[in-house]
Amino acid sequence: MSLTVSELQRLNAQRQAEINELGRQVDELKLAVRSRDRQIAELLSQLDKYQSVFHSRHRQPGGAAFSGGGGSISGGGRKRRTRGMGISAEPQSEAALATMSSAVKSFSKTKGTRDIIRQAILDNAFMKNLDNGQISEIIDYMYPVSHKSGAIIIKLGEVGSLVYAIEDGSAEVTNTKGEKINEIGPCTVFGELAILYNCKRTATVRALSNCKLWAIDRQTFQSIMMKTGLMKQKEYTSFLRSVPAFKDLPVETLSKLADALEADHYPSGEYIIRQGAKGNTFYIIAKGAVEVTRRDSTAGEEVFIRNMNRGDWFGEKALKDEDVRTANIVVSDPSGVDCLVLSRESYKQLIGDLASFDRKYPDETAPKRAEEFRHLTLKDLYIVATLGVGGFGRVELVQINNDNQRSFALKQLKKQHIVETRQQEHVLNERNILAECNSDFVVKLYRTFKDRKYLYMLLECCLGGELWTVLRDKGHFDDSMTRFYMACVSEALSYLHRRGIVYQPAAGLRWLLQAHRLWLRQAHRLWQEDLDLLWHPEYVPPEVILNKGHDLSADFWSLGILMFELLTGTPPFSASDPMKTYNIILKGIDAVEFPRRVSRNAQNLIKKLCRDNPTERIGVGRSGIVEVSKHLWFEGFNWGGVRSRSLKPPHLPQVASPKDASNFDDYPPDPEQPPDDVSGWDKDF
Ligand SMILES: Nc1ncnc2c1ncn2[C@@H]1O[C@H](COP(=O)(O)OP(=O)(O)OP(=O)(O)O)[C@@H](O)[C@H]1O
Ligand SMILES: Nc1nc2c(ncn2[C@@H]2O[C@@H]3COP(=O)(O)O[C@H]3[C@H]2O)c(=O)[nH]1
Ligand SMILES: Nc1nc2c(ncn2[C@@H]2O[C@@H]3COP(=O)(O)O[C@H]3[C@H]2O)c(=O)[nH]1
Repeated sequence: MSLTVSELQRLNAQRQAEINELGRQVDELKLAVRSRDRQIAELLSQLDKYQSVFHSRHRQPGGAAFSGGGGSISGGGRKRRTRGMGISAEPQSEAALATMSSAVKSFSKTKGTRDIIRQAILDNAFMKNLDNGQISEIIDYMYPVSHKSGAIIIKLGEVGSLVYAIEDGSAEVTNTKGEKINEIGPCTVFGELAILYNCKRTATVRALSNCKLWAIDRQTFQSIMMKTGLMKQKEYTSFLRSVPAFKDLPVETLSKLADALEADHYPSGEYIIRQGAKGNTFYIIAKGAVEVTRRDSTAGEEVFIRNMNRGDWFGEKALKDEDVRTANIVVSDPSGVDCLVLSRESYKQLIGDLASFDRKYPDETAPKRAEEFRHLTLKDLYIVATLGVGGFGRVELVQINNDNQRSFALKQLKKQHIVETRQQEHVLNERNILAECNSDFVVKLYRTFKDRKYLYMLLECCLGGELWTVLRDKGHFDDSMTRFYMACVSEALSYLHRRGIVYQPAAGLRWLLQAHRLWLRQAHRLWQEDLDLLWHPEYVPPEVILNKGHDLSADFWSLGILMFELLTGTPPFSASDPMKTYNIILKGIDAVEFPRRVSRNAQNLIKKLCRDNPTERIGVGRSGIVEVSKHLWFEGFNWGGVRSRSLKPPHLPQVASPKDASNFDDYPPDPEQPPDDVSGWDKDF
């Protein structure tokens, strides 16, 4: 058989593409191996540390390592409290506590130095569970120490008296056999084991270069460590009793609050909260003052709003109706500010429902939204073009008379058609959800109207067109482009899920592009019966096909389908008719052959999202969508850039003006007039 030149060229090009792809896969694997190697080294060192402490405990029957509270010394979030942490059993007397304040002078340090030490502590498995107040205090009391290259800083088997943090330089750690077990550099704590667990030094530490260190002595360190439990309870309860916002709360709530609060110190000029960032914490000012500032999205300039002092609280907005911080909080006190900080969960349990903490600010968007359009009537709107035709009617691009700068989408729904398809509740739901949502990733609803024939929704307009149009033109997206859209969708889902809303996953690719970002078109609150009417067959999770009911985990299935579709151009399960599609879906994702261009990591994530068993899907756990964002496929991805909208999107739709509907198809006018419906079911719309 002979091949023509052009066939040979084609074959050649194909081979070359395969070689390139394999090369890319090799690079990816090399990277993964390197990162594993690092992980292994870290884990080995950790293991050695645990073993050292454990052995020393057995060698020293009198030693009380791991005593005190019986809690674990490992793991946990960076802010977990220290009460349970096993520290050495030196006398926990008031007298011991008292000596520390006067005994050691605090050395001034630059913010940079403080940050390095703080990070070093947070990176240390044995110390990261200290609370912020304790960490700040340890930093306060550390003093400078330097060692020349080659010097022995710590000698194995000796009694230790200092805990160190490295600001500059590096050191090697060796064991009893003189073998090197670790090398440590800047931003590391060492020498903590002998002090924390009251044992002899478990290793030798020798400077490999000139080292600039910070040290704290055993007694001061231990005194700070002991400032936990009861002392804190008493101190915090009496503080809360002294401030108006809290003094009338039931004793039980105060005591629970005191238990859940953590102290933190912020230096002058620091932004405790940044507008637009995600927030999970609530703050009470214990000492010092802050300034509230806000950037108006149009002006872009940061404007002073108010001062807040001792007893004031802030940060509730991001935990309530908003998802992100609505203002900046900047430390204005020259000597910094001390705050007591509450996590989202504790806030919800203890304060969330109290009316006295439901403050309204003049800048709030939702009321402002309603306010601005309150007097608008349908007659004030004129139609520029048609954007699309949906199940219940047309969506028009409209402008408000005399305002050429903005445009909106006006969604019209034929009332009679809603009744015929028994979607009344669904439509009312959609309205309520959209009105409640205030996220950059969900289309905003500004106003609703109704007349005898139609319901109307005045929506934020997304002139970039639909995502699937872009996909259709490009065939498929590469990893980086897909990552961007997956991140936008994940952000939207995370916003909705926190409010108990399931995105109508059926909508599949019906995501709209606004200027240069992605918006979820609409969302539906979790309701059971009628959803199956609304699914796109390709996106239906198996539990819906099998009529087993579904919940938020359905969205993770759909997210996996979306990822596959973006990467390959077609959904993983698709056939000529829905029944056939359902049959393929029930065979599961493992039966799907992935095109080669889908990388190993991408495949892995898709398979984790599309597990048959909803409870096994990545993202359904307690940490929610964060679990997805931590998957290797997203490694190094700039999530902050997506959230703050500073990341340049991979596709920038052309939109010339607020009137430009060129990213949408043309729709002929619809001459048909639906009949009137004045039965009144829509009175709340
Ligand atoms: N806010 C908007 N901005 C720009 N275009 C929009 C907007 N909302 C809808 N469209 C366009 O109009 C089309 C129809 O929208 P509509 O919401 O009626 O669709 P649908 O998917 O059938 O929803 P439903 O099931 O509620 O009828 C969309 O596919 C989209 O192209
Ligand atoms: N045992 C042990 N100590 C290590 C390791 N890496 C760093 N170190 C530090 O070396 C220090 C020696 O003194 P400590 O036992 O007080 O605390 C020890 C740790 O802080 C390691 O892999 N094993
Ligand atoms: N949006 C807004 N927030 C304010 C104002 N005054 C104080 N704040 C607090 O600033 C905080 C910023 O973070 P959050 O949005 O979580 O919660 C906000 C409020 O607690 C104000 O006038 N407007």
